[in-house]
Amino acid sequence: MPSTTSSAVSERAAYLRAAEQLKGNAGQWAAYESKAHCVVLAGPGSGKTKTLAAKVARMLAEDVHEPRGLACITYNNECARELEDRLAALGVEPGGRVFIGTVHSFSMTQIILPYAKTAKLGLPDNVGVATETQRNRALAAAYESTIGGPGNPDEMSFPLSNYRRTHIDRTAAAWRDTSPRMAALAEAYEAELRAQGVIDFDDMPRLAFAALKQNAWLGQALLAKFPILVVDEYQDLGTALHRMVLGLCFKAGIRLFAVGDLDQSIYGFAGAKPGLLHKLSERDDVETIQLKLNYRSGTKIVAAAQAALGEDRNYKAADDDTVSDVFIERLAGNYLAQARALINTLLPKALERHEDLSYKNVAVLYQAAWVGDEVFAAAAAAGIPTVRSDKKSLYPKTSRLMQWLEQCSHWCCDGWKSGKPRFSRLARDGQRLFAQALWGEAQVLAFHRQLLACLWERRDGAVRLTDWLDAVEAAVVDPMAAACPDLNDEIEAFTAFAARVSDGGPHSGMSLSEFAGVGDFGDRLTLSSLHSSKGREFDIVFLFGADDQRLPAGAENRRLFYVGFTRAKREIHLTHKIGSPSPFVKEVEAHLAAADDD
Ligand SMILES: Nc1ncnc2c1ncn2[C@@H]1O[C@H](COP(=O)(O)OP(=O)(O)OP(=O)(O)O)[C@@H](O)[C@H]1O
Repeated sequence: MPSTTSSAVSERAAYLRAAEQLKGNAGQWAAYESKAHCVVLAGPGSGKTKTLAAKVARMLAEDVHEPRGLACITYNNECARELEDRLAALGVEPGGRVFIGTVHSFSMTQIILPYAKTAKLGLPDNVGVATETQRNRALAAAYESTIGGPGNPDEMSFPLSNYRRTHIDRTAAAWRDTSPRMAALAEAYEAELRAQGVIDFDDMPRLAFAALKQNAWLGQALLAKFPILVVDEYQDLGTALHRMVLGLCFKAGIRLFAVGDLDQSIYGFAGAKPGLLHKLSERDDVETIQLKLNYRSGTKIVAAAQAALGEDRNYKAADDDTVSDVFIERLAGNYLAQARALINTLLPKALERHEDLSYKNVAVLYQAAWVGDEVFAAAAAAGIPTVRSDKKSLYPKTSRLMQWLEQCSHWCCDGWKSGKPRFSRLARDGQRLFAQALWGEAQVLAFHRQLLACLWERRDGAVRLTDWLDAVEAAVVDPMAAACPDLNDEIEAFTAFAARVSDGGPHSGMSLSEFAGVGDFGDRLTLSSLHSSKGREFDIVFLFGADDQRLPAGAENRRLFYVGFTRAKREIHLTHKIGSPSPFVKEVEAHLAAADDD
């Protein structure tokens, strides 16, 4: 059909145009031209994600032919959304041929749900994802039956999760030998979950790995569907994915394209090991490419970031002329007093220096959500709108359901006019989200109609959020929920959020435009934990509370500090209580003093 041909041509043109930008950078170009297993190891702002997006579009157009496709695994649902947006700009839409999502969702949707029975995983029929309530109940029962006595089962939650993530292979002696007590607790906990017909997040990659290990044909089945596997943020994806990659790519024959940065590995506590990426890059059958230019930050920030890292990686700013600055701010008093100084003095001064910037270009990053509470209080007192990305955010930012609802809210607040987002995208994303409930053409059509009718009626940012949520819940979420057990925990999070914004809840009175962050709410200061700032960029960054209490010496703390530091394009401010800077702040200060002397 002529329309298909012309759209194929424009898609081709889009990625070829993107490729033009990579030509000036030899490393990016080499990655774009790679023909076999390829690993890109590169620092912050070096264009890893940009290169990956262009390469994905090219491989789909040139290397893989329909109906085969490509799977792209990223760190979390926010990263997946970012990648989807970048790919959409290159004419690539996720769907049947293209998987984009987390390790968990890859494990669940591509391995566990379709193959649980044939791979003999011993799971209940219609297995669902455990909600927090189910997890807590299972842990309490398992604790009682294995450890018993006085004590708090909640305290075992983290070590249990860590043990299960570290010991992926249950057939290895280490599973039981390392800690017989933890192995017994884990097995009892999992049995309790199974009795409720559910698995939890730690189960997903482990079960997928077990399925692949026990069934060689499964690797071949995945190869038939996805001859290429793309991995973003490899350093943070943990042992289970690494073991899956070894099997799928180096045994079953799937081609690998992975990007990552050892220095930005900040999920050691969750089982990630930067060494795995290093090992991968040292293989003879893998082409390893390094990128040295930083397109995000100015020269002064790039140089100081390497001092923050304690290593000279020979990174340079792509544009030598970009003016940037590094400030060390000594503040008095407790965190609330320090936050007031930041909000009332440092922030206005910084914005005065850059007339083209406003709150939306600025982020305040901190190590713990309770520190963020103090910044939030100071900003609220000053009447500055904020958006939070940490454990205290209004709803889990990584929830796919909540992200989709956010998109729907954008459509209702003028998006329907501007095409940002387009309804077709909402419909397609909703279809993927509720895939388990939508298995026939008639159902898909009915879902699209129902969604359009519900949103069309409510195209008004002034609508009360609670009324909008009630309507969307009744028209769309509720009818789908029962048939989508893999959304159990997301629906629990949605219900909790709806209660918070309902009449009498702590956030009652919110409007739809406030939820969507548009109109009067479009210019908000970002408050984020250092962990959640990963992959993002802001013109001005305040790294708040960089003191020896919150960021003491240690390799993982250093990398966390480095990740926060490298989010900044034009100004980075390191704030700490007078007299107690973090050791990393002292190193940056020494670097700045030495640079001044030169
Ligand atoms: N070749 C290039 N030409 C122009 N701009 C580029 C180029 N490569 C990257 N950029 C820009 O640099 C910025 C950082 O790119 P990107 O987000 O892909 O980096 P990254 O390596 O994934 O960063 P991080 O690891 O810190 O998340 C983006 O604004 C991107 O558009």
